[in-house]
Amino acid sequence: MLRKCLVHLKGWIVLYISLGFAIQFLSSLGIVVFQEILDRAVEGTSLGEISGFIVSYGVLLGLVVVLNYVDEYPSAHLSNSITERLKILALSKISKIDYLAYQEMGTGQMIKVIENGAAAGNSIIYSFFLKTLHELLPTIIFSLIFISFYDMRIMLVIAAGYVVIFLITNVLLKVLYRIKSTILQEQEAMSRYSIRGFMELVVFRTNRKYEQEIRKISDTARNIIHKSAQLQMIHESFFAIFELFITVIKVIVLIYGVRNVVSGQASLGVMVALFMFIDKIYTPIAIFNVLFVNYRLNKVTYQRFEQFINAPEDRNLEAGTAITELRGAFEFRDVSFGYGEVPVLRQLSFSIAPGTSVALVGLSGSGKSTIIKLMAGLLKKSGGQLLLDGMELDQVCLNSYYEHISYLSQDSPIFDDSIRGNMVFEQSLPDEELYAVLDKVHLKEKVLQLPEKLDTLVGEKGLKLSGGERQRLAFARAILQKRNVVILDEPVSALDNITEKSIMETVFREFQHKTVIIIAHRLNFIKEVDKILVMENGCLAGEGDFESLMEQCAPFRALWNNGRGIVE
Ligand SMILES: Nc1ncnc2c1ncn2[C@@H]1O[C@H](COP(=O)(O)OP(=O)(O)OP(=O)(O)O)[C@@H](O)[C@H]1O
Repeated sequence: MLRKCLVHLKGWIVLYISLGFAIQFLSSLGIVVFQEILDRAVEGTSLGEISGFIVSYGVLLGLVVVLNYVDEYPSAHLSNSITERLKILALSKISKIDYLAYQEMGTGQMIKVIENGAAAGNSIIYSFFLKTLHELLPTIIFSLIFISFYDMRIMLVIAAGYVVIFLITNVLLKVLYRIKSTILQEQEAMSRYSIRGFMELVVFRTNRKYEQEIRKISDTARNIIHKSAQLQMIHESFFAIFELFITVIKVIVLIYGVRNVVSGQASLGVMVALFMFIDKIYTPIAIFNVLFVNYRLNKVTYQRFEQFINAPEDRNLEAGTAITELRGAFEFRDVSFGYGEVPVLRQLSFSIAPGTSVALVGLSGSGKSTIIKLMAGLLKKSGGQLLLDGMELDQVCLNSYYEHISYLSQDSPIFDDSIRGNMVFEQSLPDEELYAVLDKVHLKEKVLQLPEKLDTLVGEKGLKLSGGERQRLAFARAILQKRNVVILDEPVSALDNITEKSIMETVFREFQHKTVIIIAHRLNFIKEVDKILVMENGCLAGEGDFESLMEQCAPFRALWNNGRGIVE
């Protein structure tokens, strides 16, 4: 995944790293020119004779400043692009993910994984790899090369210093890593509690759960603060040890340098240049150590994002036979389905003729929504045959199928957009046409009263509308879509009896000669449908019209009579 991201940004990456090398080369060259100026001045050379060096020094420093400024653009571009690119990849994954895998993850958890993962991916590529290649590596390379020109032995002492630093930091890294892992875990727990609290206002408020949740979050926050302070102290101890170490190296070089300057083996300029290079060469190591700890921790976070990105995809969303026309005939032949190991539908067989209306009834948990999700291609059967116009649904390209169906799901058919957006998505239709349909679902007056009318935003999951208004708005969309197959999962559960009657009359009128499949708990309109399928514990307990079922199907009779308050 990160590789994909890198390939996408390769031009910017090459530019960024090249600029890093150029900046470090020029700034190292600046030190050498400075050394030349100093040595010539000590030797008594006139200002006129060294003016060429002084100009070169000024130009070099100026170039470094300009390049550092230019460098900001690819730097900002890359740091922002990586996070955004990973988020786009995540959304594109959701568009194809297997529905069951999506359900198992849960939205709250998924948002956290994507947010943290995209940030971690950005840190891995930008803050670790790119920063190392752009800044740290060229600084070390050029400093070592230039030092070796002055004195090979000093370069060797510095290289030995690297080994000592590596050993010390490795010990510290282990401690840091342990503490940071616990902080990460605590942060994840805190984020889980907060998301839960943000999302479940009604449940938590009415169950008086917030007090307990806030207490739990406060305890976790206290732990995070304590551990973070500990971490900071260890970080700082690393820098203190590091500074001490550099001081020792500097003293060694000073003694060595003074001896050489006194004996005439080295110049003052060379000594100053060496000191400048020592500072330059060790700073990247200190930075690298910090970056490396973060890299290791980010890798753990990123692995979770990768698991999400590698989740199974819907196998026939894009593949399979494309449908150009849909009659709307369904046939279940011994279809079985289970969630994991738990069987839900057992060898189910029934058929739905094109252009007819069918109601799925049965007790809660009997498998009605599961059947509908199988028909919508969201779930995949584990056995038997599910035929659509005589074709196995598993072989059909679902994206082409979706162009011919309207599906109103039970959970929330309304999304965070305007009334208009919810009716037509991106399509542009005249307002009169939209109001005519809103009139059919008894929403016209309501919409006209809203401040922004059709452009009023309905909030996340349509929360600014009542449950019944949401259902009616969803109906308006289905009416406008004019599809041959209409699948409705509990479309009137939130409506009062009077509105329900009127809306169902509209449904039967608007969707006449279309295949209409409705799940219903309330059976008020049940006599209007062509066929009723009665579900009981994942099996078909009966099928037929109202009269025949009342005669022959005891479970249906029980549903009907209980609905009217009559116990059999
Ligand atoms: N994602 C899931 N994972 C595991 N089990 C599930 C899942 N979704 C549904 N089930 C189980 O499958 C069974 C059938 O559920 P389904 O939603 O199809 O019933 P239903 O008849 O539509 O119920 P209701 O009328 O209450 O909506 C139930 O026992 C339910 O607990």
